[in-house]
Amino acid sequence: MKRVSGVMMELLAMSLGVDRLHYKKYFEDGSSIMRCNYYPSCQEPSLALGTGPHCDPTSLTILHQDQVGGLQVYSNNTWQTVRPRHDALVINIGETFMALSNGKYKSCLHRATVNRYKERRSLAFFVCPREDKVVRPPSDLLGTQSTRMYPDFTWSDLLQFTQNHYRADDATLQNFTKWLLSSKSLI
Ligand SMILES: O=C(O)CCC(=O)C(=O)O
Ligand SMILES: [Fe+2]
Repeated sequence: MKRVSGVMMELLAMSLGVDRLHYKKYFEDGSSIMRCNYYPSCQEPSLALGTGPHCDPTSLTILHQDQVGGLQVYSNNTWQTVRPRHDALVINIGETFMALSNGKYKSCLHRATVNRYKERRSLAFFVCPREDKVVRPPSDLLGTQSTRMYPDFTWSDLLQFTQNHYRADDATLQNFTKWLLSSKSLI
């Protein structure tokens, strides 16, 4: 997983026109998280969700879902099903990478439905920086863009916000920025 995320970081850097190894090196000492999701079958799938709509606060999510299916992304004003493929991984941009790219890459709202007859499993690898690392876009990216979209923060600040105060959605970074600035002004 670490190797896959390293390759993804190189591709993302190249697509943004920054030093190819910048993000790969940034995440080298990261504290990534692996989570196994288990969704029992549900007699009334239209009345329940396995995981409600959210954006991942982490940087990248590398997800493998079994053949039951249930992952959906919100795109073009509708929930679209991500067809399971045993030979493919789903790669999702999270809030932290959105900040690291100064908003050029967007995190994506997604959810998981439940199945009437079958239980479902998915395996998610969340790529995260070291907790005390400052989340800031690379200077060669800022050189081409005049304004910073988000203030500097640490992954542990965002983790604390999304675990204790706010369920990550498509307005997380705006609300997190307000929370961060108001909590700093109290110190
Ligand atoms: O089970 C899935 O397909 C999605 C899980 C998910 O979104 C998550 O663990 O953050
Ligand atoms: Fe997620």
